[in-house]
Amino acid sequence: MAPIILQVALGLSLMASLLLLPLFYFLVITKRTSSHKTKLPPSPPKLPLIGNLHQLGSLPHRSLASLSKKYGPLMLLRIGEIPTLIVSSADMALEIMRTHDLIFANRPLLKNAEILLYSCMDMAFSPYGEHWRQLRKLCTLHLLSTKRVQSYQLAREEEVAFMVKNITQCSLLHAPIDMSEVLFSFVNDIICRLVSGKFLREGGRNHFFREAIEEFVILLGGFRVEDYFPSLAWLEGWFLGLSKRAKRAFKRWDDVLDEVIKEHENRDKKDDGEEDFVDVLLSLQKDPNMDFELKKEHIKAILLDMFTAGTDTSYVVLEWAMAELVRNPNIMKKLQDEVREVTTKSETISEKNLNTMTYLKAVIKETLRLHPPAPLLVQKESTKDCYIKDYFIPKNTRVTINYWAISRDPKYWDAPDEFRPERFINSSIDFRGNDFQFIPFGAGRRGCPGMQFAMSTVELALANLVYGFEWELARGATKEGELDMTEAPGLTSRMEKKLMLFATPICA
Ligand code: HEM
Repeated sequence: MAPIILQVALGLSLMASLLLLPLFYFLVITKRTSSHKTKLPPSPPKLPLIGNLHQLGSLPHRSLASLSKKYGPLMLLRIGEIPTLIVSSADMALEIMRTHDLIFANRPLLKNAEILLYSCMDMAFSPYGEHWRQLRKLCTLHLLSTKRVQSYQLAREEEVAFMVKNITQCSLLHAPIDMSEVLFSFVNDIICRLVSGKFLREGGRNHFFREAIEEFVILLGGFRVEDYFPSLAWLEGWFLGLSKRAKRAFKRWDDVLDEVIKEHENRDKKDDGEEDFVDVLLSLQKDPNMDFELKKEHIKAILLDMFTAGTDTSYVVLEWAMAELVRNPNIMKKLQDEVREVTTKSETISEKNLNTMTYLKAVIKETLRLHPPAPLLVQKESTKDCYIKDYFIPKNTRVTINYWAISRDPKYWDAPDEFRPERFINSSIDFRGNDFQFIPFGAGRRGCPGMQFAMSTVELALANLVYGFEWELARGATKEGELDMTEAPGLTSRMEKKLMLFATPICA
C-alpha cells in the first residue's frame, strides 16, 4: 500500500513541477532579466520638472566631479527632461569611446547648432552617418593632414614673429600686457590666415572673425529651453531672444563667408603659394573624383567648424600654460633653459628647433591635463540600447564625459591638483586617444581631428614666448599674492580674469 501512495505522491509532485515550471520561469527568470534590463546607473535625487538641472552650477565639470564621488563613475542624471549619462573615470570612458564607440558616435541635435551650422551640415555637430563620414574623411585627408599642417610652417612662424614684435613694443611702455588679449588675437589671426587667406588683416577682417567667433561660442554653449525641455519648446519664441540672436549671428557669418568664397573664386591664380582652406575646398568641389557633392553650404559649415573649434581651444591652452609658468618660476626657468639651449642667436625659435624640446612638450601636456580647454569634451548621444558594466543605458541617452574629473583622478595621477610637467618625462602617456586617463582631445570616431594642427601652433608660440622674454605677474593681477586661477563658465574653460603680465625682452 505504502509504495502505491508513494508512487501517486511522486507522480503528483512531478506533474505539479511540470505545471509550475513555466510559472516559475515566468516569475523568477523573466523578473530577473527585466530587472537586469532596467538596472540603471545610480542617480542623485531629482526635483520635479527640472530633474538634476539645479545641481550643475556655473562650472558643471566641478559640480559633476563632486557628485560622482558620491554616486560613482557612471551616473544617470535628468537634465530637464533629458536623461544624461555622466562618465567620470578612465575605465568608463574607455567603455563609451572604445568598446561601444559606434553606439555613442552620435551628437545630440541642439537648436543653436542647427541654426548656426546650416542644419548641422558641419562635422562637429553633424549626426553620425554617411554625411559626417564624408566630411570627416575630407577634413582629415585634405585640411588637417600631417602634410597640410607642415605646409603652414612659414605662416605659423610669421604669425609668431608678429606676436613677439607686438609684445616687444608693448614691453617698451613698461605697462602690464593683457596676455589673454594678445594670445586670443594671435590664435585667431593664425586660424583666419590658414582658413581664409593671407590677407586676414585687410579691412579688419580678423577683427570681425574674432568678434563673431566669440558670439558663436557663447551661442553654442548657451542654454536653450527646447534642448532640455522639448515639451516646452513653444515657450522659447515667447520669452527668450536666443533664436533671434542666433539667426542674426548666422546671417552675419553667412554674408562674410559668401564674400570670402567669392573673392577666392575670382582670384586668377595664387600669388603667394599659400593654399588656404577655402582654396582647398573650392578645388575639391570641382574634383570629378569626389564621391559626394560638396555644396556651398557644406563648405561654409566646414569653415565655421575650423574657425570656432580651432580658436577657442588652442588659445585657452596658451593662456593657462603662461599662467602656470609665471606662478611656478622653477618650471619657467627649466623651460627657458631648454629652449635657450637650442639657440640664443636667432630672434625667434623656428619649428625645426622644437623636436628635441621634451620639457616644452611635457609642459603643454600638463596644461592639457590640469586645464583642459573642453573639460566636458563634446556631448554624445546613444543610438541603441546597450549595457555598460551591467547597467542598462537606453537608446537616445545623452553622454557627457567629465574629462576634468578623469584627469584629476588620484587613481592615475600623483598630487593631481599640482602642476608638475615632470610626470610626463619618460612616460609613454599620450593624448592620442589610447590612454583614457588623458583624453583632452577626446577619443574614438569623434575624437578631435585638429590635434596636430593645434599642437604645432601651441608648441611654436609657447617656445617663443619663453625664449624671448622674462615674465612677471603684474601687480593687481594677484589675489593675496597668488594669481587668480578661477575658470570662466562656458563651453570652453578660459581664465575668468584676464592674464596681465609684464614682459622684459631678453635682448633689452
Ligand atoms: C588644444 C586644442 C584643441 C583641443 C583641446 C580640442 C579638443 C576637442 C575635443 C575634446 C573634441 C570632441 C571629441 C569627442 O567628442 O570625443 C574635439 C572635436 C573637434 N575638434 Fe578639436 N580641439 C582642439 C583643436 C582643434 C583644432 C585646431 C581644430 C581644427 C582646426 C579642431 C577641430 C575639431 C573638430 C572639427 C571636431 C569635431 C570632430 C567630430 O565630431 O567628428 N580642434 N576637439
